[in-house]
This record gives sequence, C-alpha cells and structure tokens, in this order.
Amino acid sequence: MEIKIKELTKTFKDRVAVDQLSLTIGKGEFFALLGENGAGKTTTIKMLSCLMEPTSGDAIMLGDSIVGNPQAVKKKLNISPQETAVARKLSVQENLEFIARIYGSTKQDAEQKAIRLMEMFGLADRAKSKGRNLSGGMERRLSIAMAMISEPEIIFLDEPTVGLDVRARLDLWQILLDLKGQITIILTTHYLEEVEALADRIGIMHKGRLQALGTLEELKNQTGQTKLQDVFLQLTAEEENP
Ligand SMILES: Nc1ncnc2c1ncn2[C@@H]1O[C@H](COP(=O)(O)OP(=O)(O)OP(=O)(O)O)[C@@H](O)[C@H]1O
Repeated sequence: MEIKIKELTKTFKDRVAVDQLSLTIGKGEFFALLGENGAGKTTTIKMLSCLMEPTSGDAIMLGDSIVGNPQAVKKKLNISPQETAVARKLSVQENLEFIARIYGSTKQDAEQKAIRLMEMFGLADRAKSKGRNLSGGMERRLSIAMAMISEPEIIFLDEPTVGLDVRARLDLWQILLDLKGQITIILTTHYLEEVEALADRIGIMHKGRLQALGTLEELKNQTGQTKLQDVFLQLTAEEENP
C-alpha cells in the first residue's frame, strides 16, 4: 500500500495553487517536497491531510481516499505544523500526556506514551520544563513527538528546522533518521542539505505543478548538475520568453 496522488488540483478563485499533481509515495518512504515560495507545497499537504478539500482529483492514502473517506485518512496521519501546537504553560510531559488523553489514552497509558516519546526525542531530562522555556530545537522535537502520540502511519513535517541553530538542526536530523523507514514521512523544507541528508526521493513543485521527481542521483543525472542547489535552480528557472 502506498500514497497515490491522482491529478490533485486546488484552485483559489482564478489562481491554480496545485495543478493536476500526480505521484506515488511508497509506504515507509521519506519524501521531500521542494519548491519556491508559493509553489503549492502547503496547499498539497493541507489536501493530503484532509484539512482542505481538493477542487478536483484525489489521493488514496494507504488505501483510503481523501475525497471519499477523509475520516479514515485522518486516523492514519498526523502533522507537525510550522507553528507548533506546544502549550506554553504545560510542561513537556504534560503536553504529551494532554495529547494522549485527547486521543483516548487512560491516565496511565498517557504517562507511558509520554515517557517513551521523551526518551525517543531526547527530552527526558526536560520532562518538567514548561513549553515557554524550551529552546527552538526542543520545541520542535516536542512538536514532532506530539504528532507521534497517535501512532500515525504517515507524518507531515512542514519546514521542521526553520530558525534552528546548526546543532539543534543536526540533532533533529538524527531523530528523523532514526524514524526513517518506520513510518511514511513527507517533509517540506527550503534547506537543501536537509533533503540530501534525509530524503529517499524528492519532488520539486513549480507553480503548482510537479516539475521533477526522483532520487537525488536521478535528479542530478536528469539535469546534468552535481549539486542539489543547481538542480533546484535549473528546474525552477523562469523561462526567458513566457
Ligand atoms: N487560502 C488561500 N486563498 C487564496 N490563495 C491561496 C490560499 N492559500 C494559498 N494560496 C495561494 O496558492 C499558491 C500556493 O501557496 P502555498 O502556500 O501552497 O505555497 P508553498 O509552496 O507552501 O509556499 P511557501 O514555501 O511560501 O510556504 C500561492 O500563490 C498562494 O498565494
């Protein structure tokens, strides 16, 4: 089973934000969606996570349609949004337990889940720290841990390392590498080194369309470039005479 996106389209008034996007993402794949500002990445993620209805087209998410059965799709996925949902007055552990209770865990179960995720995300020694006192890197890690509470099969990470310093970014990459293969991860980012370090495959969007798709090596071969930055610039270049 996989994620099968079929001619997915979103139009806002006369603006086509996502234009007949078709692609397949394998189960357990780490997929990076790239594109310039306004290329349509966030709109794509909103549709795939059933936060926004497509104008036309569909996506079958591990067997269920976002159009036909969004409730079933929502159960399989979770999102770590750019603006994190960390509650500033709750501690790290309380944030995790709160989410677990929302998803129906008993008090004891919620505590166990929180402890396991704090271990996994390197937050155990900050269990009692309030959300407002966390560094940017810790807040990000907590946000992803919160998204993992529901044990999703698919997780969307929307620019997870924006504003993080080098060490915090590398720490987060290591955690994501540990997660890799266990669940399907769809990442959007503007950091190309992040894509090189983490992604199995890359999709590059440009003006709502899928401009290129492949592994890093495939994209390099396709464009004759040796660096992802040059691949990206070539594939998203404006035509001279539009
Ligand atoms: N709710 C909306 N109403 C009208 N237009 C919108 C809406 N949401 C997005 N758009 C437009 O759709 C296009 C795609 O936007 P989107 O946010 O998906 O791009 P993006 O690739 O995520 O960009 P960024 O890298 O800046 O986050 C843009 O032209 C944007 O202005």
